[in-house]
Amino acid sequence: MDTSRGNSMLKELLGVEHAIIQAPMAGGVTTEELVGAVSRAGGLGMIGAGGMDPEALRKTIHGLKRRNVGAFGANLFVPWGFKVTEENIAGAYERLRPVYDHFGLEQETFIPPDTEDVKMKFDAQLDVIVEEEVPVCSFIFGIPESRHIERLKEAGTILLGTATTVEEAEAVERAGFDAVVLQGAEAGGHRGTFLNPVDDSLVGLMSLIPETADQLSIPVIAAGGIMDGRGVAAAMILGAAGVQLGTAFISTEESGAHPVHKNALSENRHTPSVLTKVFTGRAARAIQNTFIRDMAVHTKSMVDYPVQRRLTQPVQDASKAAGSTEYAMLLAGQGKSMARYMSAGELVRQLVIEAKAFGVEV
Ligand SMILES: Cc1cc2nc3c(=O)[nH]c(=O)nc-3n(C[C@H](O)[C@H](O)[C@H](O)COP(=O)(O)O)c2cc1C
Repeated sequence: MDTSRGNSMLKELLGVEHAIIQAPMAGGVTTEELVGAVSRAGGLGMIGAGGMDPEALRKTIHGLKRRNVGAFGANLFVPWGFKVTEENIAGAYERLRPVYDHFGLEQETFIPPDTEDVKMKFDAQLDVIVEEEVPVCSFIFGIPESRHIERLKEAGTILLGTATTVEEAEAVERAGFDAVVLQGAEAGGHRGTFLNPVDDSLVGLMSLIPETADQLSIPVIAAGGIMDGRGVAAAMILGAAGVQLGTAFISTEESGAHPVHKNALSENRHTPSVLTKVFTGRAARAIQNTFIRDMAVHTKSMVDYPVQRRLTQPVQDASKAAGSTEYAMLLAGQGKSMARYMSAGELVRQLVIEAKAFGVEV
């Protein structure tokens, strides 16, 4: 599909002036203020609802409706299978003991959650999306069951999938989605990979966009390393119908990211962002630090997501509270050092103007 036709089609689908999507970022980054500011500026603000409890999600949606921000969306995590036992947790705690001791933290006892808990939460989140008539819903970590897709379509929700390879993008299209977010290897945060091994999914946007756009008839949205109008224009020239930016919005005024996270983006310019499983048990791109380096030897014995996340959370919080980047999960894409510190609405407006300088309408 040619870029300008794809762009018009996507804008119409999403009900926005510009096909600029603020990536959903779970863990409190995508506040109501951030989502509202992006949508009001003509982009699409997305609630990172994956980890949210359903009533908190409903409250955020009500807040956005009250603010009358226009189109917005929410993002959910497709349930995945995992098994974690109390023994696994004990082993993981043993490996984490030196860092817990370093921060003077106590290790708590708890019953590990299982796949059923994750499924029940997902169902309850979906109920909220349908009941509240959220205009756009995106998914990461796979494709929901067809009954869920049908239910959302009946409710008139626009559906976005996430893919990291051409094969995954084709599966998203076959499942009936309206558009697909292509997550390049550059992307910050967790890999959305669900069909291929993560190592095989590390394709840069330079080739992933055109090779996918050539195969699909639904619009493709490029995500990964896009920080300014140069990146927006390049993605659109390669065949993207729109863009989704995460890291670029972390440093905005309205983002809920901790100041340690915001500052780390541009402070340590020569520190790379790397793929690691040590924080959550699932591969994610984050800024390199002591915790990633020290825990790397345990990667193979890491407990599954989301339990590893729960086990490392107190360490991450303590690191941030101490003003240190060294034990915190600082999710960020490869373009992090180009982060700008401004309001989210201003960032959307800048991206539009900068892309236009290359003759590209977004
Ligand atoms: C802090 C952070 C949290 C993220 N959380 C989510 C999430 O909850 N759901 C999701 O679909 N993608 C999430 N992502 C990935 C983004 O959707 C997107 O693929 C990525 O940000 C694009 O790369 P960039 O960060 O270089 O712009 C997250 C990314 C970051 C940086």
